[in-house]
Amino acid sequence: QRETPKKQWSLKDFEIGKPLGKGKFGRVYVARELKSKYIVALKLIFKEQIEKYKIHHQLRREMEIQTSLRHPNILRLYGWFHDDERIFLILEYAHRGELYRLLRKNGHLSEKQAATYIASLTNALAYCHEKHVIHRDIKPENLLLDHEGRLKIADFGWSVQSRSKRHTMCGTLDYLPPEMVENKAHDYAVDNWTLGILCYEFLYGSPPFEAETQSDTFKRIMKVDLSFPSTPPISEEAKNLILRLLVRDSSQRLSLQKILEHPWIIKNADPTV
Ligand SMILES: COc1ccc(C(=O)Nc2ccccc2)cc1NC(=O)CCSCc1cnc2[nH]ccc2c1
Repeated sequence: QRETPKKQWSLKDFEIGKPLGKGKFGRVYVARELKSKYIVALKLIFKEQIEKYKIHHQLRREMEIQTSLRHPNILRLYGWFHDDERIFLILEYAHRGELYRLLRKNGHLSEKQAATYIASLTNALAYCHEKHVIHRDIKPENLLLDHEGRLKIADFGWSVQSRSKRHTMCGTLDYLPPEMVENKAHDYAVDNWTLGILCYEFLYGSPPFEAETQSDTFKRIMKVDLSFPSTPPISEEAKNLILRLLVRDSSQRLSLQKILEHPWIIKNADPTV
């Protein structure tokens, strides 16, 4: 259902502010919508890049996916417009920035903070899976925090509507499960594995299979070569959840529903954010 009639936006509706970063396809700026004074993020994508990489269909499908996703832990795409050479995405602005910076600043997160973020991510992923969307590229850089510190899954540059099993690679290896690093067919359970990786990284400050070289990371992932350092001290329940997610056989990974019912989540996650 559409609350308001589809507004045709244009650049003159916005005052452009500081740059927020450079992506592969363009730049992102803070911007203020002049009438409402509402702060948004404006992402510029150059049309010649879209032509060059032949991803019109991907971008179109992306926009269809995005505008249909409405969840408190998923960054909103409010709309888009274009001029002769650029496409502009009007995105939600997350005032507290990348979760990645918080993690690097604090070294690692408390069990309550980590459990709260894992619960938010699990809720957002359950919502995506209902919409037949696998995110597949969930890593701290793609997680943002809004003005209340609420987690937002931000980057959908590679999300796909899962009609068939997917075979394409993406991003750093650290977050990929065995079936993806082996370039085998994979499905929704990719995201369950990634939740295990993120849970470990939130609690220890670095991902579990980190290694000097990509090939060493590859070997550690394939062996599920997992160990828990003695510091910082982590509860047995937290380790239990990680062990139930970082399972080679994707059908044996804890389901999203079971994650939300796990004792560590029940005990530590703050249900209000
Ligand atoms: C829903 O989100 C997105 C939807 C679509 C696309 C996209 O580019 N799709 C694409 C492009 C070309 C070809 C195919 C597909 C990207 C995003 N999201 C981001 O780009 C990251 C946050 S940018 C905003 C933002 C907000 N709040 C912040 N606070 C601090 C930094 C920051 C940065």
